[in-house]
Amino acid sequence: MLLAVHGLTKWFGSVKAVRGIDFGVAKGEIVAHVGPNGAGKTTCFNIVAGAMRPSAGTVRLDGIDVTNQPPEEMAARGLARTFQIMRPMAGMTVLENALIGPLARGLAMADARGEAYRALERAGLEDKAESPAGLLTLPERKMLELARALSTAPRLLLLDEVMASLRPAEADRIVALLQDLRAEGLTILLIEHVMRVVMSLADRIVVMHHGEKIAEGTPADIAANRTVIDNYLGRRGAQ
Ligand SMILES: Nc1ncnc2c1ncn2[C@@H]1O[C@H](COP(=O)(O)OP(=O)(O)OP(=O)(O)O)[C@@H](O)[C@H]1O
Repeated sequence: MLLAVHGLTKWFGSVKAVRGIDFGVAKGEIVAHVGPNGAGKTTCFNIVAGAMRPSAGTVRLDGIDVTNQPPEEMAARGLARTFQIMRPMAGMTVLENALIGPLARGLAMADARGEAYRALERAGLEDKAESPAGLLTLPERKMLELARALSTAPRLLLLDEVMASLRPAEADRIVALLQDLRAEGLTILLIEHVMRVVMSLADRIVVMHHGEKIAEGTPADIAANRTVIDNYLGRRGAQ
């Protein structure tokens, strides 16, 4: 497993948001975390990305214990993430936003520009390179989040609800990009509520509920899992 998480637990005061969860993501695999609001998905992400310390449990990347490593260290080890609330630097151009990652990796400006352009091209934003990021539409901002993550040349990409509030055609575009990235060997862990997308994209699905993993399996396993359908998928599964 490229990412292996064991016994992950997180208390917020008296609230046990994550309750001893195990999950992993193999190299080149797309794993989706699904579950109702408050299930603990974002908390798991934050811990894996180093943005939050677990109360208990371990995070291993490529066999190395990286529990409690700060976000900069996780980024240096090849992890990139997008945020549910997008954070482009609105006062900077699209290209400047995509340059932050390559420059932080220590690339010289010419190489960094090349990497940034390549990431923008993949996201279909090359024509917007000189536009202020603050003027982008919502779908374009999502693509910029993805481009910024890709510009760091990650080994593991964490995506937090990238499809939310996109139209189906816009979501399909991201699905196609993620499929290409997987074919190139990128490993992806995503939180996603749009079940149509999850079912078509994920190799494996982890279903969370009240901080626990209640099911795990292929899309076909999950679609046939009575407990999951009754407790969570029901209406969404029909979408
Ligand atoms: N910083 C925090 N302080 C206190 N409680 C928190 C904090 N972050 C999350 N929680 C609580 O932890 C639980 C899990 O939240 P989390 O955001 O991980 O769920 P989620 O599955 O990502 O939900 P969503 O789909 O809405 O993003 C919730 O009860 C939430 O209120």
